[in-house]
Amino acid sequence: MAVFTSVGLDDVQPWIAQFPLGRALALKGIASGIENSNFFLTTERGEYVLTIFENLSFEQLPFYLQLMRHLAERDVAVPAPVPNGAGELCVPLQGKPAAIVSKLVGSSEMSPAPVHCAEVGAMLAKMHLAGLDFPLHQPNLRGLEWWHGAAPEVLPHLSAPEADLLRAEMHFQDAFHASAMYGRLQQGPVHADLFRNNVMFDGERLTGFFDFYFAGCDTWLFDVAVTVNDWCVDLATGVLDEARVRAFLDAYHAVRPFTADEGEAWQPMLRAGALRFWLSRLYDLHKPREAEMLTPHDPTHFERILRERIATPAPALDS
Ligand SMILES: Nc1ncnc2c1ncn2[C@@H]1O[C@H](COP(=O)(O)OP(=O)(O)O)[C@@H](O)[C@H]1O
Ligand SMILES: N[C@@H](CCOP(=O)(O)O)C(=O)O
Repeated sequence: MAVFTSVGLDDVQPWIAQFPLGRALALKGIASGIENSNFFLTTERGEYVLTIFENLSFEQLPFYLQLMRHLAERDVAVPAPVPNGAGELCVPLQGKPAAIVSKLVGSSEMSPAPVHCAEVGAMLAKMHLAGLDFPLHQPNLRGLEWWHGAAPEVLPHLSAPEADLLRAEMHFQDAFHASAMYGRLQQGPVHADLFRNNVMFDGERLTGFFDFYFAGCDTWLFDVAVTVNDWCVDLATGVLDEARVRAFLDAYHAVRPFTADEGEAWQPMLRAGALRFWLSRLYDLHKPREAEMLTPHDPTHFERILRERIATPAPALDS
C-alpha cells in the first residue's frame, strides 16, 4: 500500500483551482510505490498523477521537477509537471509538498525482451543529451560520498565474506573514481534508478521514464550501468543476458556514441552500479529510517550481481 497521506476528492477540489486543469472529477490511490503517496487524478482537462512527497522537502524538489519539465520540453518521454497559475510546480497539500504530472500510458514491462531494452537504451541516450543544457545542479546523493558514509554503518552487520567484499570493492571504486580516465567521463543529469518498475511501456513502445527522485548529476555511464544491471540481467543468477545487453548498448550508441574512455570504464562502472544498490539495500535493511514504510528490497540480489560482474566481463561497449 502506498497511500501514506489520505486525501479525498473534497480535499483536492479547492486546492486544484490554482491549476489550469478544470474541476477534479475522480481521485484514486495508487497501490504500488514505496516513497510517496500517489493518486490517479481525472480532471476536466484529462488524466494526471498527483504525488504527495512523504520524504522530500520543498527545497529538494525543484531539481527533480524542473528536470522533468526540461526533459519533457525536449521530447524525452517523461511525465510533464503541471505549473499552477503562479508558475509553481510544487505546492503544499495537507502540509506536505505535492505536484501534478501528466499520466503516462501503459504499464511496466517486468520481463523485458531485447526490443524493450533497445527502447530504453535509445531513450536514455536521448535523455542524457537533452540534459546537457539543464541549468540546475545537484550531485547524485547516492554516489561515492554516500557510500563512504553508509559502508561503516552496515559493516558490523555483515558476515566475514560480505565484509571482505564490501571493503575490497570500496577500495577498488576509490581508485577507479580517482583515475584520470574517470575524470574524463561525460557527466550530466542522470536518472540513477531506471529499473524495470520505473519505465512505462505500451506493448513494445516505450511511453516514459518516471520516478526521478534519485536523479542527480553523475557520469552518463553510471546511469547506463545501473540500467543494464537491472534490465539485462537474469534475476535468479545476476548473469547478464548478452542479447539484451547488445540491444540496449547498440540502441544507446546509435543516439549518443560511447567514447573510448567509456569503453575502458565499462567493467568497473557495472561494479559501481551493483555496489550502489547493494549498499543502499543493506542500509535500508539494517538502518531503517524512522519513516520507513515497507519491507526493504533484498540486498543479496545485488551482492550476487557484484560478485558476478567481478568474475565475468560483460559484453564490451562499442566506441
Ligand atoms: N506519471 C505517471 N504516469 C502513470 N503512472 C504513474 C506515474 N507516476 C507514477 N505512476 C504509477 O504509480 C506507481 C508508483 O510510483 P513511484 O514513482 O514508483 O512511487 P514511489 O516514488 O513511491 O516509489 C508506479 O508504479 C506507477 O504505476
Ligand atoms: N530501485 C531501488 C529502490 C528504489 O525504489 P523505487 O520503487 O523508488 O524505484 C532498488 O531496487 O533497490
